[in-house]
Amino acid sequence: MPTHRKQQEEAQNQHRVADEGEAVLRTENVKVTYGDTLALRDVSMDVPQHQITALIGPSGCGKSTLLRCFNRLNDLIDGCKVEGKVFYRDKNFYSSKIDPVSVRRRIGMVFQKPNPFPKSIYNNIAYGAKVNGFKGDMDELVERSLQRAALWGEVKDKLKENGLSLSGGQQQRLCIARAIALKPQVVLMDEPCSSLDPVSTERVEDLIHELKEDYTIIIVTHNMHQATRVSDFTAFFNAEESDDGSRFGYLVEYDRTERVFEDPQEEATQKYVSGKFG
Ligand SMILES: Nc1ncnc2c1ncn2[C@@H]1O[C@H](COP(=O)(O)OP(=O)(O)OP(=O)(O)O)[C@@H](O)[C@H]1O
Repeated sequence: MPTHRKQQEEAQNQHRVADEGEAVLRTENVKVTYGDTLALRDVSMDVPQHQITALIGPSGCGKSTLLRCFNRLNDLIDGCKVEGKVFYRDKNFYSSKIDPVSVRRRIGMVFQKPNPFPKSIYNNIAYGAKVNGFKGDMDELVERSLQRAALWGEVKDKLKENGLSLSGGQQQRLCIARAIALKPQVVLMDEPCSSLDPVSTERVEDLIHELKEDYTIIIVTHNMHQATRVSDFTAFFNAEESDDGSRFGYLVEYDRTERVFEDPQEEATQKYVSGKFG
């Protein structure tokens, strides 16, 4: 076996699981292909409850692909096949008995570009709640969700205005409010600050910290400073060339964030976090 392949396999076995906290999500040998092309190989990791886990690594190493495995969003991509197991608590939610829509209700998602509905601020929250059968006090739900997303003070007097009239940072907090209104267990965030200015980024990062009391958060980020600022655990992925010349991602190291950044166990991690590649 070539040395790099052996090192890669050893790394997968030694560093794949963070060893603290109860796991709310767990992957076992997850492999993802798009058509005939392997995108991600053998990912086994536990995601601890009420912690923030960052997924980092160079472009194309499969961070967003893995994130989409956590709420079965890959099901919606033609030709995408997920093998292995993804457990939510003790249920393999890739089992044929599980309804992907119910998975997405428990696992909320916030995307790179804020994508509010072209509806009023109020209805951005109320619409999803209604569709999901919410029967309680809607005004209270809207207020509570906006408060939780640290946006209420800025929008309480203009709830009838279109969500798209807000600034980018406010729109992203509106999308977070919309995601948490459905009371998910986990919130997935795919580079949620990449289109925001530094002030809005700071507000969203503060919000992510506050939300961890109630939610488990997984965040994909290109920004290593952001990973160190917001996350408790960090999973570093790398990309490798396969025999046919295409590139696939794999998990190199997964540990407490301080350890990954200050005392990485793998050479590839050390090079990446010190900015030598990626
Ligand atoms: N919808 C898709 N169809 C086909 N291939 C895809 C699709 N989405 C991703 N891929 C491929 O899967 C691999 C992993 O991509 P992915 O976007 O998950 O990586 P990433 O680490 O999130 O990258 P980036 O940091 O650039 O966003 C890449 O080779 C990419 O080209």
